[in-house]
Amino acid sequence: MEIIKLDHITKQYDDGFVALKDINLELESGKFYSLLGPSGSGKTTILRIIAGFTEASAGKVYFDGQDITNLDASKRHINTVFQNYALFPHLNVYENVAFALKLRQRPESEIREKVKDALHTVRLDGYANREIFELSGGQQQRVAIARAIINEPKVLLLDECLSALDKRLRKEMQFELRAIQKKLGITFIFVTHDQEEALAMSDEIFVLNDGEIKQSGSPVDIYDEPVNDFVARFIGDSNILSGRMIRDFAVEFAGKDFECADAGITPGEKVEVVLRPEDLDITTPAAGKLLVTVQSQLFLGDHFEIKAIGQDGFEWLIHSTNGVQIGQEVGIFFDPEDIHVMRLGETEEEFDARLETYEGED
Ligand SMILES: Nc1ncnc2c1ncn2[C@@H]1O[C@H](COP(=O)(O)OP(=O)(O)OP(=O)(O)O)[C@@H](O)[C@H]1O
Repeated sequence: MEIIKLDHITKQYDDGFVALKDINLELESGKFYSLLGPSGSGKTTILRIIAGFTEASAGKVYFDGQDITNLDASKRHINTVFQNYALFPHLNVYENVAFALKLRQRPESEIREKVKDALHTVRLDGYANREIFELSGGQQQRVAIARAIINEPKVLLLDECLSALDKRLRKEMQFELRAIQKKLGITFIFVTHDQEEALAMSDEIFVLNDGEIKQSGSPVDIYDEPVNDFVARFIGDSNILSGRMIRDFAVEFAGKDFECADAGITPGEKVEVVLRPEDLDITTPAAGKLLVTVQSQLFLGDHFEIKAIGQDGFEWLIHSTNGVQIGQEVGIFFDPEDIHVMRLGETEEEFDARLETYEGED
């Protein structure tokens, strides 16, 4: 049973700008979801419509099967952790976390118990009497989460809430957030423009651009099987080449024919082919499937990032654990299943339908 459903949601702001175009989402209970997309793609607008802070222009919002489209934000079992944490600087940790329960005039003993539990969940036992300014960014973030979960919401919305943290702390908080979500067993909807973050944390990702969902799926699906070039480019570095389907399991690009794992596309149809830099191996010219000339090389700690020009002028990006010489002619090798074929302009629905037809044939 889904906990949140967005049914044909459209949002046009007062100035006429259409920020969301026919958004359909079904989110299950107890899962970690990410809304991923570049700045301005509509992520926050979706979150605000779910929270009840922004009204949709058309469409319906359901919570646990109930239509909550017109329900006041304060009556929804949904809480939000904002980007800037929105903590009260003049209140200490305890008072910040207790705030919502005090407002609801819960008995003091219940408040004490729940604050203790919430601080334990975010690993801040013993911090109750600290002032907010005495905390690090990561600790402030955890107070904000404790404050949001004290009401025992069924859904927690997190809006770019790690973006103020430095890289190391951010990684740490990614693990923490995932652990907190598992422990609470509630639905998290996490907004980010950082693809690595979304890939690391989510059960399911919705990739947004221009107010539309361009693809949804597990991190592995999204990474390995992007259905359009926006997703392929946005999720990680890619080599994207123009090509042509020859027949099932055979595709032409870079002036050669290759065996691939894709089927169900009309022979002769123009396609785009995605090859991830980490799926390419550098080898000798004789052993390679394609010949390239090395242009540049950067050492990035755990691998080299190599740029090389193919015989057709295409600039390849290759991740390799071995270094090469600038100007050297090398071969690149890849397996048939590393070739991801995308139909030009194929929509997510068309891709799914093709996949179903194909799977149905097995
Ligand atoms: N009140 C408003 N009036 C008019 N346009 C708005 C309003 N709020 C947001 N927008 C526009 O709607 C689009 C989507 O905004 P939104 O904040 O949802 O994007 P986002 O993906 O969350 O971006 P970011 O990552 O920068 O926060 C943007 O182009 C934005 O300028």
